[in-house]
Amino acid sequence: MWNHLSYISLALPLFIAFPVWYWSKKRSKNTLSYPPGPKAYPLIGNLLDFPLSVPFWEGLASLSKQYETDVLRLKLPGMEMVVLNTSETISELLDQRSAIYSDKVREFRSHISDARFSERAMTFMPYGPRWRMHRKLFNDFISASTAKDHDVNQAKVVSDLLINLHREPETFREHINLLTGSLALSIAYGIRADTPHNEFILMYEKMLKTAQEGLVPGTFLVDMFPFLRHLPSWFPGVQFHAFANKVKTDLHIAITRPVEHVAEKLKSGVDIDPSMASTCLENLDDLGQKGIDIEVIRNTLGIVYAGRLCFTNSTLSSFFLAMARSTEIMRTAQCQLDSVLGGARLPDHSDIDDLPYIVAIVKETLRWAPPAPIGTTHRLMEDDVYRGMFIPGGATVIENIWAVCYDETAYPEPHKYNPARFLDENGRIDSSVKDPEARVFGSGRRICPGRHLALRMLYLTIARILATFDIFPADKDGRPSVPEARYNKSLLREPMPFECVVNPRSEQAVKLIYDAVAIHQ
Ligand code: HEM
Repeated sequence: MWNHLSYISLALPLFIAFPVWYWSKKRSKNTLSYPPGPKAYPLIGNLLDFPLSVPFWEGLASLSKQYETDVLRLKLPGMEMVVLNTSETISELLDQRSAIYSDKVREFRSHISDARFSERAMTFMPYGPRWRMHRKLFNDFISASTAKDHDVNQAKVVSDLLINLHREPETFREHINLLTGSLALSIAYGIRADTPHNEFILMYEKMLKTAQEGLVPGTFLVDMFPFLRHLPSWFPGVQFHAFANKVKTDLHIAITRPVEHVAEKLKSGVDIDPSMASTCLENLDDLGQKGIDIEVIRNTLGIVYAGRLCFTNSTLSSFFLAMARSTEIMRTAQCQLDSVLGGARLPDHSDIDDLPYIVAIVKETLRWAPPAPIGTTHRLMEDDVYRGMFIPGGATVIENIWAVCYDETAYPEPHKYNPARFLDENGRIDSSVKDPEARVFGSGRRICPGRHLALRMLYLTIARILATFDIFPADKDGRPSVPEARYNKSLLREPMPFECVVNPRSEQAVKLIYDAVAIHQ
């Protein structure tokens, strides 16, 4: 029988234990040391250690090596920064402790925070109910289980790509841009764009081009000295205000106009292709009851365009670059394609299990050229202790995806493009090799929700290009001029312009290309 004394005897230890536990935790945090890193100076912190001459992620990886740590600490004026350099640390913190590592750093790139991207673009949104609403709406249309729903759209845009490559092979990068742009527009708005001059493509491109320019670390002084944001816009070094205003206006137009376009079509009763926009607009009342308003809809559809541009484009461009640098790898892939398809048809999603070399090419391209080398920075929501190191709440947490992809213990000779590293002696995918797909799409609760769609798109596009085209280095004075693997330094990393020759493999290949287009007419 429970009486007062029993309750007191149970509660007393808790009364004593809780403060003791709390204070010991607090004290131990105070006495714990921060992760290793270069000495920070008053006012400027580690500003002088900041790697600007080499790509940012490579500089961070070298600093980590220098300080013999996979968790590196850097201090900037007003900012604590922690860099995670191995798959293990990223997994232990961003995946396993995702409840406190899922917020985003809104101030990291000042033009982005000034343009109020964090209210519109899911990627930069604070962790919380509003972000969850966007993510849920996105997942209703694009997720592991729904990615297949877009296969027909994908096959159509890939057919257009093959025709464009046949007609104007030199401008292959414009065709890639159109491929991913028109896929995004068709999924989000049911809009078919068969030219790069499509008004909606132009609108989005304009906005993203400007936003991307500001993503090169060091572009704006204010990123290093956050106090500059409070100075008037005429003050030297504060030009980012004007830049941000431009991005903000372009962003508003890009996400609003296509939704208005679909709404007008629905209202006038014209037949339109079903899309995320049409489904949402037709179910506005139901969505409204779940708190999903027109702003959430516009933002979520807009991120479909932005996500594909930033990353899938880069990977496909890197694929062309890699093929132009290695005819042998291209021929090995084509041999496998020919043995499965006999040159009689184009490869499909359903062939993927029989095409491990294509799967390996997708993995190696993502590893060799990770399009988002430091992902998008996370923000730690409360103090944390990891392997005896203290990480303060509010810290900016960087997942150095590039360092993981270039870890020579996992990937010997990491600078070499070598899809065979993912295959076993029977030519099947070797599950003992670390899969870069597990890291290049980010981590934890903020992991890329477009990854399933992106991977299906990459498999199909790469398989169909290799089945129908040869990609060779450009010819300079009668000699092959192998393109250098040169990349921009932007946080959305892509190859610098390069030339290559794109030729149809045979008459039969050309026939397959045009037959496929006829199917989608
Ligand atoms: C090769 C292709 C792609 C790569 C490498 C990639 C990579 C990434 C990375 C690294 C992040 C940040 C994750 C983190 O914070 O830890 C991300 C976020 C995101 N990606 Fe992708 N992505 C790709 C394609 C796409 C596509 C095709 C879409 C849209 C259809 C998309 C939509 C998004 C969205 C909406 C987020 C924000 C998620 C959130 O904050 O909750 N991505 N992606």
